[in-house]
Amino acid sequence: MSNYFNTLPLREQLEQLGKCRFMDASEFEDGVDALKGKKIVIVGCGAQGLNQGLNMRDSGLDISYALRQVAIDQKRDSFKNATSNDFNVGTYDELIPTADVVLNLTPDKQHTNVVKAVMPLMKKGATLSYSHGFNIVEEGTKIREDITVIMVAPKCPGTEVREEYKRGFGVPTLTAVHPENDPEGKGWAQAKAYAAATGGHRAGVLESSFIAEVKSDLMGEQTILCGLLQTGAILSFDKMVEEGIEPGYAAKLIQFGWETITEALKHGGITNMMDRLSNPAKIKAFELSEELKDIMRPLFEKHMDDIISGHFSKTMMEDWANDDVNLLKWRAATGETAFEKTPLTSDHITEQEYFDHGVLLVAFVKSGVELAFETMVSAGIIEDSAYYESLHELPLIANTIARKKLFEMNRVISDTAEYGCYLFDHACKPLLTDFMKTVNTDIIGKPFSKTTGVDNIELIAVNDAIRNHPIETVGQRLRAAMTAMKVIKTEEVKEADSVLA
Ligand SMILES: NC(=O)C1=CN([C@@H]2O[C@H](COP(=O)(O)OP(=O)(O)OC[C@H]3O[C@@H](n4cnc5c(N)ncnc54)[C@H](OP(=O)(O)O)[C@@H]3O)[C@@H](O)[C@H]2O)C=CC1
Ligand SMILES: CC(=O)[C@](C)(O)C(=O)O
Ligand SMILES: [Mg+2]
Ligand SMILES: [Mg+2]
Repeated sequence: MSNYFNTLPLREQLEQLGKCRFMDASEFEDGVDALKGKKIVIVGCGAQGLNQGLNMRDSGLDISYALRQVAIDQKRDSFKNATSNDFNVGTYDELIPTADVVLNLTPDKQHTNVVKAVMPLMKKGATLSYSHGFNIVEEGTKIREDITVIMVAPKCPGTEVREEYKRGFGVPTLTAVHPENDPEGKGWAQAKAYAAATGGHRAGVLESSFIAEVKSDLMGEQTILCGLLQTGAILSFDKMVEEGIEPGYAAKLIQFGWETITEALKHGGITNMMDRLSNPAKIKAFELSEELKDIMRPLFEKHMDDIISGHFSKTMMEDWANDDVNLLKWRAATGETAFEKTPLTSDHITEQEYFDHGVLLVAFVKSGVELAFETMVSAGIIEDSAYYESLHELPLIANTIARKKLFEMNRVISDTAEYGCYLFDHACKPLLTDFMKTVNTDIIGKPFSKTTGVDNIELIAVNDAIRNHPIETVGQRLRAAMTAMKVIKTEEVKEADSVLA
């Protein structure tokens, strides 16, 4: 096996990286019809497996789960997830031979094993689906010629795939058909029906490619989505405590702060998030963000370069072969951070206070979203895809932190995302050492209090710069199609409700 992307000639690499067509709502008029009555078997019942399956069943499809014999015998979490939700569960031998569509929703590092075990059992002309193309693109796995290979990749953690569906919305989804495996020409119709069954069409579906999905997905998760939230959380917490802010307050400001701030981002982009600050604070957040972009740009570019060249996947696969020694070590270290271990204050922090006391968090979000977007676009990823993979997904990751800090985020995201998140975090923290020396409680922990006035000319220039960033133009267009987007009940709102009750 070898890296599939690296075997392609440059013009084909560029063509695949740039494959992205926003699908019109009218293209989903047939709903889930192309999969209705088909036997759909999901391999693995974890973050994506369980939650996609629940949505697809609610959309009227026939879902069952194939698990390893040991998982059934030992009644592992995967078995409990499936049976406690009344799904039919069986072994590969029992379920795969009659399946029309097999969804491989096991961790990426298991894909080679799983595909090796499942493929010989699949009936002629069946379909194999992925939610991340790592196995096809980075490992170069070849699938039997009669099998159709598709991808339906929700741009979001598994738990939030379910939450958004229950709210009557969905998450943006990238679909693809592997050009080497579409023998009957049915791949696109099935991918479209699958995306509709998960609710993706209510948020936005892109006709993409395995390559564009893999290279953009890895980039988003390593940098803005998970990496920077981890770095920003740890550095901001440590700084506040060092400056004498009560630790329980500092922990809460961050745990719910990311969620509250990015909820504003999701509805109205960076412009709306920045508009939540007072004018003096907005100017400050803008300046901080420009500074952060200068400092972090080389790191974002390094991640993109390593993802495109295959260096990242090669080194991660070395860790897979080494019993995940690095991943497990880094996971344990995250559990030991002071932020993770500090219990939250029971004092209520109001929604507006998360902005007013969190100017630095706003600056981290703005700088990271723009950098991730700019870096992906300059590498050949189309803007729509880069928007979903940075700005739109960020609140969905922040929701997981609001539940149980970084531990919950790292539990829910894929092992692949988690590995890349730690890589970024370890490189980013030292880069920000000097910057953090300049930070005080004015921008994190206490309200920003500039006593001098605002220069109108400067304010106009700052507002222009915020609104005219290309991500804001794309965002306005894509959000216009998200007519079913819901306001979520943030932890802050739930807490305020319980205080009143
Ligand atoms: N996590 C996320 O939110 C996202 C994930 N993805 C992609 O979705 C796919 C699934 O990831 P994710 O949901 O995180 O995975 P999880 O780690 O949550 O789930 C893995 C499931 O697969 C089973 N499993 C593990 N090893 C094997 C094996 N060798 N053979 C068969 N089953 C196995 C596990 O069950 P048991 O060990 O009990 O057998 C478990 O039910 C990946 O391709 C990932 O990149 C895409 C978008 C987001
Ligand atoms: C949640 C998601 O989309 C990720 C970050 O890509 C993943 O978990 O791999
Ligand atoms: Mg992703
Ligand atoms: Mg991923």
